[in-house]
Amino acid sequence: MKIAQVELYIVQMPLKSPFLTHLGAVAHREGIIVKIMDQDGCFGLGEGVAFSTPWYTEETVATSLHMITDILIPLLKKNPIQQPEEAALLFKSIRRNHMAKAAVETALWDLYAKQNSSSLSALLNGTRQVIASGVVVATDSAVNALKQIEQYLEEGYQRIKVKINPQQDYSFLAEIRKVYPKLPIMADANSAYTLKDIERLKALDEFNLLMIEQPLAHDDIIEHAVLQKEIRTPICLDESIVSFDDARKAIELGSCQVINIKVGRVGGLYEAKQIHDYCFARQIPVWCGGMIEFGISRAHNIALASLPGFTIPGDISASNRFWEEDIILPEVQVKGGFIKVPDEPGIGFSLNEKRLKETLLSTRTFRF
Ligand SMILES: O=C(O)CCC(=O)c1ccccc1C(=O)O
Ligand SMILES: [Mg+2]
Repeated sequence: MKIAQVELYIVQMPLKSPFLTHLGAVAHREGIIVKIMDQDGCFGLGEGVAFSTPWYTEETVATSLHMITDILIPLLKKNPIQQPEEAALLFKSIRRNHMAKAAVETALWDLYAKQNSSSLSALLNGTRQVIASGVVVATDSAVNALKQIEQYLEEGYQRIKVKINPQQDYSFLAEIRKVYPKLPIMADANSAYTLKDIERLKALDEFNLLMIEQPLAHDDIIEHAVLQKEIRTPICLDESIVSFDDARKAIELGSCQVINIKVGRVGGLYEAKQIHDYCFARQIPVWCGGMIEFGISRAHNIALASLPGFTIPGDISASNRFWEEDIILPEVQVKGGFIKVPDEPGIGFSLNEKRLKETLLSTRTFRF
């Protein structure tokens, strides 16, 4: 792929309103934009989705920068690659640090697609021209949740996800169901429960949720299998699935009936596609998760979600869900509940240089 130069842009942007979960609030988003250029000036873009602190996974912006700068870029310098798959395999010699790996690997996919005049969706064997869009309501009261849901439904979103925890579950969901008896709703617990809460969780079956996401520990697949036998609501795993092997084992154990695939969490598009292909062959539905991300990661998610196994609307919302102005052009738009999959080369979005400048904290350049 003849890499000539890698540039990193560390950016920061305020959210339109804080994103609240039982693990804390996200009010500002820091991120890493990766630009990988070849000798002809063609370039690919990726985004590091680790947060500033390790509340969702162990990675942070600082650990990602260390990994990219001191480990992954030197590996790529030493081992020239012909295809992005080779980078994914090369990075397996390094343990974990999936979001750092994905930031670089996804930029290589975009570059490779552009070098071959293919859209990223086509390169991944995507089959959809549009993808169904869902949105997350992350707030601390039913009143606020209902206000947001009303607005998002007006904007066309097809499915709503709410955040739950033992302080905000049964009566919270009952109030929402009272207003929207038929709405496709899923609930994400981000590991707020233990098996001691089994009766609490059983009680949620009456709300006919599409699924409950990650009710138990972030690293568990054993107790989720126990819980799934006790509740009717399908369990979806997010945090627990950080690799293809995790997905395979969770499905074999009966720990979940659905998987939320996040490119960053699993280390890149290669691994994400492996999980998709395995689930698709077994008719296990998957959907694409979100990371309160900027437009570059959103663009990679759109390409991934164009694969045929992504049968449930994901957490891929419009740029204006979180941002006054995104760092890509055009911005991601939801029309009639769908997002168009671009057919231009690569991710099909370009950097909004003006917005990048406004949000830039620092840059780093590496010549090959
Ligand atoms: O809309 C989004 O970007 C995703 C929202 C979301 O639920 C989330 C956001 C940040 C970290 C973890 C999660 C999650 O899916 O658990
Ligand atoms: Mg989740």
